[in-house]
Amino acid sequence: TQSTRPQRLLHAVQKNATKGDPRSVVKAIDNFCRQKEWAMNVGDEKGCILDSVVSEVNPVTVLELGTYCGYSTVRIASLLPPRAKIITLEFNPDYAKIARQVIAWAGLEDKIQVVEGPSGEWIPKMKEQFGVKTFDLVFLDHWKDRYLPDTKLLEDCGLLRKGTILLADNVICPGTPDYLEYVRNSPRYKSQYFKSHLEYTKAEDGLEKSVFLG
Ligand SMILES: CCNc1ncnc2c1ncn2[C@@H]1O[C@H](/C=C/CNC(=O)c2cc(-c3ccc(F)cc3)cc(O)c2O)[C@@H](O)[C@H]1O
Ligand SMILES: [Mg+2]
Repeated sequence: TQSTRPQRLLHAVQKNATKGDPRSVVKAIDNFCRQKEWAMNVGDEKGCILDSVVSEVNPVTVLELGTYCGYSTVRIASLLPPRAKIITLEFNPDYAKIARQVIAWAGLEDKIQVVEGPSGEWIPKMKEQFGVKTFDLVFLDHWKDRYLPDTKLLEDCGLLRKGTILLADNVICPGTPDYLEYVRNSPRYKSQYFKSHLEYTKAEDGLEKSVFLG
Protein backbone atom coordinates (compact mmCIF):
# COMPACT_ATOMS: atom_id res chain seq x y z
CA THR A 1 0.00 0.00 0.00
CA GLN A 2 1.10 3.59 -0.65
CA SER A 3 2.99 5.24 2.21
CA THR A 4 1.95 8.60 3.64
CA ARG A 5 4.14 11.70 3.72
CA PRO A 6 4.62 11.47 7.52
CA GLN A 7 5.75 7.84 7.05
CA ARG A 8 8.26 8.92 4.39
CA LEU A 9 9.44 11.73 6.68
CA LEU A 10 9.97 9.22 9.51
CA HIS A 11 11.94 6.93 7.17
CA ALA A 12 14.15 9.86 6.17
CA VAL A 13 14.87 10.45 9.88
CA GLN A 14 15.67 6.79 10.52
CA LYS A 15 17.90 6.69 7.42
CA ASN A 16 19.76 10.00 7.81
CA ALA A 17 19.72 11.03 11.47
CA THR A 18 21.93 9.69 14.26
CA LYS A 19 19.87 7.89 16.90
CA GLY A 20 19.87 9.92 20.14
CA ASP A 21 21.00 13.12 18.42
CA PRO A 22 18.02 15.53 18.36
CA ARG A 23 19.69 18.18 16.20
CA SER A 24 20.49 15.58 13.52
CA VAL A 25 16.79 14.61 13.56
CA VAL A 26 15.84 18.27 12.99
CA LYS A 27 18.43 18.51 10.16
CA ALA A 28 17.21 15.30 8.52
CA ILE A 29 13.60 16.54 8.47
CA ASP A 30 14.59 19.95 7.08
CA ASN A 31 16.68 18.29 4.33
CA PHE A 32 13.80 15.93 3.49
CA CYS A 33 11.35 18.84 3.26
CA ARG A 34 13.70 20.99 1.19
CA GLN A 35 14.91 18.29 -1.18
CA LYS A 36 12.06 15.77 -1.33
CA GLU A 37 8.61 16.79 -0.04
CA TRP A 38 7.37 19.98 1.58
CA ALA A 39 5.73 19.39 4.97
CA MET A 40 4.16 21.78 7.49
CA ASN A 41 6.97 21.80 10.05
CA VAL A 42 7.90 25.17 11.53
CA GLY A 43 11.16 24.67 9.59
CA ASP A 44 14.74 25.88 10.03
CA GLU A 45 14.31 29.64 9.52
CA LYS A 46 11.36 30.14 11.91
CA GLY A 47 12.94 27.32 13.95
CA CYS A 48 15.88 29.58 14.79
CA ILE A 49 13.46 32.18 16.18
CA LEU A 50 11.73 29.40 18.14
CA ASP A 51 15.13 28.31 19.50
CA SER A 52 15.97 31.83 20.67
CA VAL A 53 12.61 32.25 22.43
CA VAL A 54 12.93 28.84 24.15
CA SER A 55 16.50 29.65 25.26
CA GLU A 56 15.41 33.05 26.58
CA VAL A 57 12.36 31.70 28.46
CA ASN A 58 14.19 28.58 29.73
CA PRO A 59 10.79 26.99 30.44
CA VAL A 60 10.14 24.17 32.91
CA THR A 61 6.65 23.36 31.55
CA VAL A 62 5.84 23.73 27.85
CA LEU A 63 2.57 23.07 26.02
CA GLU A 64 2.56 22.48 22.25
CA LEU A 65 -0.74 22.49 20.33
CA GLY A 66 -0.43 20.36 17.20
CA THR A 67 2.41 17.83 17.21
CA TYR A 68 2.15 16.68 13.56
CA CYS A 69 5.42 14.72 13.04
CA GLY A 70 7.16 16.08 16.12
CA TYR A 71 9.66 18.40 14.42
CA SER A 72 9.07 21.41 16.70
CA THR A 73 8.55 19.10 19.68
CA VAL A 74 12.07 17.69 19.23
CA ARG A 75 13.48 21.14 18.45
CA ILE A 76 12.04 22.62 21.67
CA ALA A 77 12.82 19.59 23.87
CA SER A 78 16.45 19.54 22.73
CA LEU A 79 16.88 22.96 24.39
CA LEU A 80 15.06 22.26 27.67
CA PRO A 81 16.87 22.09 31.04
CA PRO A 82 17.09 18.60 32.68
CA ARG A 83 13.80 18.38 34.62
CA ALA A 84 11.75 20.40 32.12
CA LYS A 85 8.87 18.76 30.27
CA ILE A 86 6.82 19.41 27.13
CA ILE A 87 3.23 18.21 26.76
CA THR A 88 2.21 18.10 23.09
CA LEU A 89 -1.41 17.59 21.96
CA GLU A 90 -2.18 15.76 18.71
CA PHE A 91 -5.65 14.50 17.78
CA ASN A 92 -4.73 12.55 14.62
CA PRO A 93 -3.65 9.06 15.79
CA ASP A 94 -1.61 8.40 12.64
CA TYR A 95 0.39 11.60 13.14
CA ALA A 96 0.77 10.88 16.87
CA LYS A 97 2.19 7.44 16.02
CA ILE A 98 4.77 8.95 13.65
CA ALA A 99 5.66 11.70 16.13
CA ARG A 100 6.31 9.17 18.91
CA GLN A 101 8.78 7.36 16.63
CA VAL A 102 10.54 10.60 15.60
CA ILE A 103 10.77 11.57 19.30
CA ALA A 104 12.12 8.10 20.18
CA TRP A 105 14.77 8.35 17.44
CA ALA A 106 15.86 11.67 18.98
CA GLY A 107 16.01 9.95 22.40
CA LEU A 108 13.76 12.57 24.00
CA GLU A 109 10.94 10.36 25.30
CA ASP A 110 11.68 11.36 28.92
CA LYS A 111 11.11 15.07 28.23
CA ILE A 112 8.09 14.79 25.95
CA GLN A 113 4.54 13.59 26.61
CA VAL A 114 2.49 13.13 23.42
CA VAL A 115 -1.20 13.32 24.41
CA GLU A 116 -3.66 12.05 21.81
CA GLY A 117 -6.91 13.99 21.49
CA PRO A 118 -8.33 17.43 20.79
CA SER A 119 -6.96 20.46 22.65
CA GLY A 120 -10.49 21.54 23.59
CA GLU A 121 -10.95 18.39 25.65
CA TRP A 122 -7.45 18.09 27.11
CA ILE A 123 -6.73 21.70 28.14
CA PRO A 124 -9.41 21.62 30.90
CA LYS A 125 -7.86 18.39 32.22
CA MET A 126 -4.22 19.53 32.33
CA LYS A 127 -4.15 20.21 36.08
CA GLU A 128 -5.87 17.02 37.26
CA GLN A 129 -4.33 14.65 34.65
CA PHE A 130 -0.76 15.94 34.43
CA GLY A 131 -0.29 17.91 37.64
CA VAL A 132 0.39 21.08 35.67
CA LYS A 133 -0.04 24.33 37.59
CA THR A 134 0.71 26.85 34.81
CA PHE A 135 2.69 26.76 31.57
CA ASP A 136 5.84 28.82 31.07
CA LEU A 137 5.64 28.58 27.28
CA VAL A 138 2.85 27.62 24.84
CA PHE A 139 3.66 26.92 21.15
CA LEU A 140 0.57 27.18 18.93
CA ASP A 141 0.82 25.34 15.60
CA HIS A 142 -2.49 23.48 15.17
CA TRP A 143 -5.60 24.46 13.15
CA LYS A 144 -5.31 28.22 12.70
CA ASP A 145 -8.95 28.93 13.63
CA ARG A 146 -8.36 27.22 16.99
CA TYR A 147 -5.56 29.50 18.22
CA LEU A 148 -7.97 32.08 19.69
CA PRO A 149 -10.53 29.76 21.31
CA ASP A 150 -7.77 27.64 22.83
CA THR A 151 -5.96 30.73 24.16
CA LYS A 152 -9.17 31.86 25.85
CA LEU A 153 -9.62 28.33 27.21
CA LEU A 154 -6.07 28.38 28.64
CA GLU A 155 -6.91 31.71 30.34
CA ASP A 156 -10.19 30.39 31.73
CA CYS A 157 -8.53 27.21 33.05
CA GLY A 158 -5.93 29.27 34.91
CA LEU A 159 -3.09 27.67 32.95
CA LEU A 160 -1.38 30.99 32.16
CA ARG A 161 0.56 33.00 34.73
CA LYS A 162 2.01 36.54 34.69
CA GLY A 163 4.90 36.17 32.22
CA THR A 164 3.73 33.05 30.34
CA ILE A 165 4.89 33.30 26.73
CA LEU A 166 2.59 32.32 23.85
CA LEU A 167 4.48 31.72 20.59
CA ALA A 168 2.25 31.27 17.52
CA ASP A 169 3.32 29.91 14.13
CA ASN A 170 1.78 30.98 10.80
CA VAL A 171 0.28 34.27 11.88
CA ILE A 172 0.66 35.50 8.25
CA CYS A 173 0.49 32.29 6.19
CA PRO A 174 -2.01 30.60 6.39
CA GLY A 175 -2.80 33.40 8.88
CA THR A 176 -4.61 33.68 12.19
CA PRO A 177 -6.35 37.08 11.94
CA ASP A 178 -8.73 36.78 14.90
CA TYR A 179 -5.91 35.53 17.19
CA LEU A 180 -3.55 38.33 16.08
CA GLU A 181 -6.22 41.00 16.62
CA TYR A 182 -6.85 39.62 20.12
CA VAL A 183 -3.27 39.37 21.43
CA ARG A 184 -2.30 42.70 19.82
CA ASN A 185 -5.26 44.65 21.25
CA SER A 186 -5.98 42.94 24.56
CA PRO A 187 -4.57 44.80 27.61
CA ARG A 188 -3.73 41.34 29.00
CA TYR A 189 -0.96 40.72 26.43
CA LYS A 190 2.23 42.40 25.23
CA SER A 191 2.73 41.15 21.67
CA GLN A 192 5.66 41.19 19.23
CA TYR A 193 5.88 39.99 15.61
CA PHE A 194 8.96 38.14 14.32
CA LYS A 195 8.97 38.41 10.53
CA SER A 196 10.29 35.36 8.69
CA HIS A 197 9.29 33.07 5.81
CA LEU A 198 6.92 30.16 5.36
CA GLU A 199 8.92 27.00 5.97
CA TYR A 200 11.10 25.96 3.01
CA THR A 201 9.73 28.80 0.81
CA LYS A 202 10.22 32.50 0.05
CA ALA A 203 6.65 33.42 1.04
CA GLU A 204 6.26 35.73 4.02
CA ASP A 205 5.23 34.27 7.34
CA GLY A 206 6.15 34.95 10.94
CA LEU A 207 5.82 34.08 14.59
CA GLU A 208 3.89 36.18 17.12
CA LYS A 209 5.33 36.21 20.63
CA SER A 210 2.84 37.33 23.28
CA VAL A 211 3.49 37.73 27.01
CA PHE A 212 0.47 37.15 29.27
CA LEU A 213 0.36 40.04 31.76
CA GLY A 214 -2.03 38.35 34.21
C1 LIG B 1 -9.42 20.76 16.83
C2 LIG B 1 -8.34 21.65 17.36
N1 LIG B 1 -7.55 20.94 18.31
C3 LIG B 1 -6.50 20.16 18.00
N2 LIG B 1 -6.00 19.38 18.99
C4 LIG B 1 -4.93 18.59 18.74
N3 LIG B 1 -4.30 18.50 17.55
C5 LIG B 1 -4.79 19.27 16.55
C6 LIG B 1 -5.88 20.13 16.73
N4 LIG B 1 -6.09 20.78 15.56
C7 LIG B 1 -5.18 20.33 14.68
N5 LIG B 1 -4.38 19.43 15.28
C8 LIG B 1 -3.21 18.75 14.69
O1 LIG B 1 -2.24 19.78 14.49
C9 LIG B 1 -1.71 19.67 13.16
C10 LIG B 1 -2.32 20.72 12.30
C11 LIG B 1 -1.61 21.77 11.93
C12 LIG B 1 -2.24 22.80 11.05
N6 LIG B 1 -1.16 23.55 10.42
C13 LIG B 1 -1.35 24.08 9.23
O2 LIG B 1 -2.43 24.02 8.66
C14 LIG B 1 -0.19 24.72 8.58
C15 LIG B 1 -0.31 25.03 7.23
C16 LIG B 1 0.75 25.62 6.54
C17 LIG B 1 0.60 25.93 5.11
C18 LIG B 1 1.03 27.15 4.61
C19 LIG B 1 0.88 27.44 3.24
C20 LIG B 1 0.33 26.50 2.39
F1 LIG B 1 0.21 26.76 1.09
C21 LIG B 1 -0.09 25.27 2.90
C22 LIG B 1 0.05 24.98 4.25
C23 LIG B 1 1.95 25.91 7.20
C24 LIG B 1 2.06 25.60 8.57
O3 LIG B 1 3.21 25.87 9.26
C25 LIG B 1 0.99 25.03 9.27
O4 LIG B 1 1.15 24.80 10.61
C26 LIG B 1 -2.09 18.30 12.68
O5 LIG B 1 -1.15 17.36 13.14
C27 LIG B 1 -3.45 18.11 13.34
O6 LIG B 1 -3.80 16.76 13.48
MG1 LIG C 1 2.89 25.80 11.36
